[in-house]
Amino acid sequence: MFIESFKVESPNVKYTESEIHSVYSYETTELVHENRDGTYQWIVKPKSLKYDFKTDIHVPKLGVMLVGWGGNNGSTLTAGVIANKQGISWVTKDKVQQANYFGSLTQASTIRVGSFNGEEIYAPFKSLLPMVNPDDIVFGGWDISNMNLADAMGRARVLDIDLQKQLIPYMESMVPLPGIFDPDFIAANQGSRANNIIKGTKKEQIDQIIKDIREFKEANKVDKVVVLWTANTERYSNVIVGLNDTEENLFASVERNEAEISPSTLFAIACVLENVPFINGSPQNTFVPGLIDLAIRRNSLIGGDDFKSGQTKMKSVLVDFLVGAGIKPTSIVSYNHLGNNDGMNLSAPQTFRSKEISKSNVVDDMVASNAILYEAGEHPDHVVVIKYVPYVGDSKRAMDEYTSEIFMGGTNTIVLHNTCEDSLLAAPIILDLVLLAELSTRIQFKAEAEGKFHSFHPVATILSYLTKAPLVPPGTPVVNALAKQRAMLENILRACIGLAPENNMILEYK
Ligand SMILES: NC(=O)c1ccc[n+]([C@@H]2O[C@H](COP(=O)([O-])OP(=O)(O)OC[C@H]3O[C@@H](n4cnc5c(N)ncnc54)[C@H](O)[C@@H]3O)[C@@H](O)[C@H]2O)c1
Ligand SMILES: O=P([O-])([O-])O[C@@H]1[C@@H](O)[C@H](O)[C@@H](O)[C@H](O)[C@@H]1O
Repeated sequence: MFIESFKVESPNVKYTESEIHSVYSYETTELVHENRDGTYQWIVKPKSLKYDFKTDIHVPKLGVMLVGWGGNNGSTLTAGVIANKQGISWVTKDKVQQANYFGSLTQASTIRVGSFNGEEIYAPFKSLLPMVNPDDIVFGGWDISNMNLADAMGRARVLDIDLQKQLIPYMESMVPLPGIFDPDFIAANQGSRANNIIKGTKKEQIDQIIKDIREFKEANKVDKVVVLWTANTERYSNVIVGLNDTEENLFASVERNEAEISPSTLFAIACVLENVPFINGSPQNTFVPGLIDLAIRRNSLIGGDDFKSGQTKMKSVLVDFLVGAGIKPTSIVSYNHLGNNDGMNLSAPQTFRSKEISKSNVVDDMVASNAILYEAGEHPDHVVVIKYVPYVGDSKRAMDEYTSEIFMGGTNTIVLHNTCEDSLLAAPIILDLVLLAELSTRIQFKAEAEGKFHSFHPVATILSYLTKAPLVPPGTPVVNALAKQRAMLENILRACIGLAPENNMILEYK
């Protein structure tokens, strides 16, 4: 059964006019490796830690500024939110289609809240905590192409024509602000669209981005802004001692107008200085060590990298299933071709390499979790191929082959064909990223031993379900298995309202 909303009644949860306060018992374990009776043993000690969570329930008027606003993802997301807000429907060759938010975890998935009279009860994921209603978001952003969003939607060739026609009046006045164009970081084939550029030194460009954010916030009377990079994939920046390895060196490099500081890192610097959450939806290493230092010191949210939308999302499920079942993937070959501008940009070796890295590392945690299957340092053969085929446009064709060793020397081979409508998969993920980033900045918590409440670590691991290469605080584990990532996110939000993690035991029926 489905319920639209619920309220938790517990001695550990208090709702006030301004916040939800929950006292949460975090059940974990402590491991020790000790000499017991002459032999070393691993001892596992269950442990309960008390945490206090406080969530500000004032939902702000949110501005979302997209870098690459005029791209396929940016124009498709903007169009989709307008269509939902206006209740637009449109005629396709099959039916009259209503706008929806399918593919969004926050808007179209549910959570189990319990059972009632023997029936499982589910509620909307977004009912866990007060979140921004996507219909209320004010969009803006930057693009190196000055095309207005209505024309950009047409250029993207993602949405049905009858829908596009209805959206033109809402989008034709939306014009991206000039972006930071540096041909050294993206494919040469992107130069032809670069007619909307911020001139000046890197320092002047940062100052302009900060000015743009302030003016956008003022002009639209938004309470908060989140900035998200959905611009082209850049090549990796070289991380060099003395250039970008520390906050001080990064700023000194900007002052010297060092060529190796990328546009995406410049945007990230501007956002951190303005204490505006910055999320990287592409695979490049925007967050060089000096930028991470800066974000941590200023406690300004950064998150990424690279939306997990289709082929890789499937991989983070399939490999988790195989390894979790004691089956040993030994060869993973992921091929895809696509014909959108992203694909054209990725046809350059240096930008492809950024994507190859993020698409290849996604199985590392699952492989490392099973030493029965894999020797130390052993991992499956893993190949990623991306080809640019203009004709298919945004409708990316992904083909995968997973070969695994099974019982008694047997071999299992799984072959997948997955037509990922890239932007229709990515747009709802962008929505979730900005909504969850905003929500996470309204959550404060403290452990029993801590004196005062604090925010999550500014490196927003909480967003990892939505990214291929989750950015994590230095020295902390990277988890890519999709089910674990979703459970982590849901269970943290459940803790904020005093609900235990969903343990799926349903002992009531055992
Ligand atoms: N399923 C997906 O679509 C998916 C999944 C994961 C990651 N991504 C990443 O998301 C990004 C956007 O994908 P897309 O399909 O919308 O690509 P796109 O090429 O259609 O859009 C990118 C936009 O960014 C603009 N741009 C490029 N450099 C810029 C800069 N420095 N400043 C401002 N604007 C700039 C371009 O003019 C273009 O309009 C790509 O990096 C892609 O790799 C996409
Ligand atoms: O998310 P996913 O489907 O694994 O990966 C996709 C790549 O296969 C595709 O080539 C690229 O254009 C998209 O940006 C996206 O990164």
